[in-house]
Amino acid sequence: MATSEESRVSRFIPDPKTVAIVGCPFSGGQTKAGVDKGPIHLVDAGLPEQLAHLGWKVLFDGHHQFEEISAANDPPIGKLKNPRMVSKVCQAVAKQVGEHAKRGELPLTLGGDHSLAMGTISGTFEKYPDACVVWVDAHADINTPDTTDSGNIHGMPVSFLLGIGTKVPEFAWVKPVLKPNRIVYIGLRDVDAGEKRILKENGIKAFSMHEVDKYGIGKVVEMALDHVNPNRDRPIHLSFDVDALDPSVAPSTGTPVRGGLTFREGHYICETIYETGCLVAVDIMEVNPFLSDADSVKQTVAVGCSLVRSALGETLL
Ligand SMILES: NC(=[NH2+])NCCC[C@H](N)C(=O)O
Ligand SMILES: [Mn+2]
Ligand SMILES: [Mn+2]
Repeated sequence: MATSEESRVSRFIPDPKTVAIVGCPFSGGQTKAGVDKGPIHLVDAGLPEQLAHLGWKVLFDGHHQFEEISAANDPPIGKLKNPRMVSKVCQAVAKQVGEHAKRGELPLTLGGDHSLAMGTISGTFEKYPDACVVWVDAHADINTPDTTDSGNIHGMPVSFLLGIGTKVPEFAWVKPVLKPNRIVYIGLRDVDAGEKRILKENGIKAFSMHEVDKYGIGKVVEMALDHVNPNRDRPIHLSFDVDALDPSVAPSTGTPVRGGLTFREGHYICETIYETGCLVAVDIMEVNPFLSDADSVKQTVAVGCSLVRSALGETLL
């Protein structure tokens, strides 16, 4: 059925298909302890072996070391919390993701909080300036330093990547690589007033849970891809915040919001993006094993692993 071209994992990833795991034990983009332990749990649950089992060559040489970057001497800039630390960590992540991408590997970044996407997406766009982003999340993470209430930078990475809002010199390395028509959201249901304004003003396409209910996930993913990738020829960066899933599915996360994606809806998104053959990078973010009981942690980590497997080609049949 499939020609050799179609059966390739991705027209952008050469054989042997190689995934490079970038473990990012980092929590500085928000204030709850534990999200820095997410990547360790995902790896300990056997994610590298699971991906090898799917036929991937798996590169993983330990989690990112951030110890040279300290939280000391990092007072807020305006409302931004831990600004220097977040900036330095994301810059390091951008470099690593960029290097993997340039070698033709598929970087899989395990968070850690979602501020890291400032780094991962910057890295992806170094190799693929024509890429698009599918952002799966309960939140838009598009606050600017001007609109943020919390000051948590995990609620802001998209605005930095778009180059909107007051410029913060510490983040000068972040280039406005992302155009408003190259990002699409799925799963939104907790969007701040300032963020709603930004989405409107910039004409950014978003499929909230309302649209998922109305059209069904199949149609929503199709419309989302038609928007950012109409000819299915652009590289796709998938940034998946596990809080997009309903808290009954992924309870161990820092900012859960009820009314989220079902287990299958989350996996369907990943499976469909894989099927495009355009996937070049994946983030799985905001798994926090310190939140909720041991069973919930196990469940959340297992869901994180299975989302990644779906994005990297696991099928039901
Ligand atoms: N990556 C996340 N979980 N982000 C939650 C952001 C929540 C809120 N909008 C804020 O800016 O603080
Ligand atoms: Mn979120
Ligand atoms: Mn997020």
